[in-house]
Amino acid sequence: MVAIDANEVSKRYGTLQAVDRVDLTVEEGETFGFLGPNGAGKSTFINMLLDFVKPSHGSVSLFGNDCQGEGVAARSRIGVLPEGYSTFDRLTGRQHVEYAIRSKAADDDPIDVLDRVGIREAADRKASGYSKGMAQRLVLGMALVGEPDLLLLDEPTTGLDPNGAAEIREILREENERGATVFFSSHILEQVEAVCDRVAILQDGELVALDTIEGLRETMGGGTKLVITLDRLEDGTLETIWAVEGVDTAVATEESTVEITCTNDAKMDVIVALHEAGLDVLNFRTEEASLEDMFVEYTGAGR
Ligand SMILES: Nc1ncnc2c1ncn2[C@@H]1O[C@H](COP(=O)(O)OP(=O)(O)OP(=O)(O)O)[C@@H](O)[C@H]1O
Repeated sequence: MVAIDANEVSKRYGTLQAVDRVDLTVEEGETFGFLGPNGAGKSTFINMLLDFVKPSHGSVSLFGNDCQGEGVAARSRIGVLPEGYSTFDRLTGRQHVEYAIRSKAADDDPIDVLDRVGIREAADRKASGYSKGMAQRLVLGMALVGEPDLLLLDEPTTGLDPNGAAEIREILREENERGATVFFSSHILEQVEAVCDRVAILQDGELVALDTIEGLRETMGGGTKLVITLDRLEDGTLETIWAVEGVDTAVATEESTVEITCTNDAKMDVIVALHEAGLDVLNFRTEEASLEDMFVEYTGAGR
């Protein structure tokens, strides 16, 4: 069954096209990463799924229920971490989770939930005294209540230190193993690469890529990255590389080192072109492209 179905969905704010005809399906059981730079439209898309925002055009549904027309049914099976959530300052962590348990008619043990998200010690403290990371963990805990079929999480690791982010990724993995579909947005690429089956990349409201990480690598001409160290970098060196057919991006990473994403065939041509330009290639190696490289390629940030 399809968990999330977006059908040519758009959202316009005045003259700004925040989401532009996005067509997307997420199958039940997938872990799906929703990527894009700041302002790309990720939260707007998620807010349409939650019916916080109405589409200007097109439709979105969850498990076959239209998010606007059949919003209550659509949301009954999901756990949510929305953007800009707020906690109730006067309630403790435990009371927040108890509230989630009551409203979902679930039977979780609140302390087990808090333990899972790493804030058991703070169970009886008021949320007003929680740090941003603790509040984030609390809201994630509330989303986990009742074993939802779909977790819809807007930037779930914001405000967490690297260990905290790794713990959350582990929870997402466990939830997916339990059978939940996991859909989360992020602009932290490693987070997505580590756990997702498929990713979508959104830019200026438009879907610019939708594939498995492997698939994205293949689209990128074998998905390798060439790292070249030269004797020197001159004005015009990057332009020399860009001019080679099959080169997607070339970025100077440090003094005299350039990282290039290109087709396999282009690798030798790049080295030849640099040699012809009078530069000495001191060293070169190839690496598998990371999601970060692909993100740069798809969003055009490398040129
Ligand atoms: N209520 C609103 N009224 C007007 N413009 C809005 C509104 N909400 C969002 N926007 C604009 O829509 C665009 C998309 O914003 P959105 O928050 O969806 O992006 P995002 O990808 O979630 O970004 P970030 O990673 O920074 O959270 C932005 O240009 C934003 O300024």
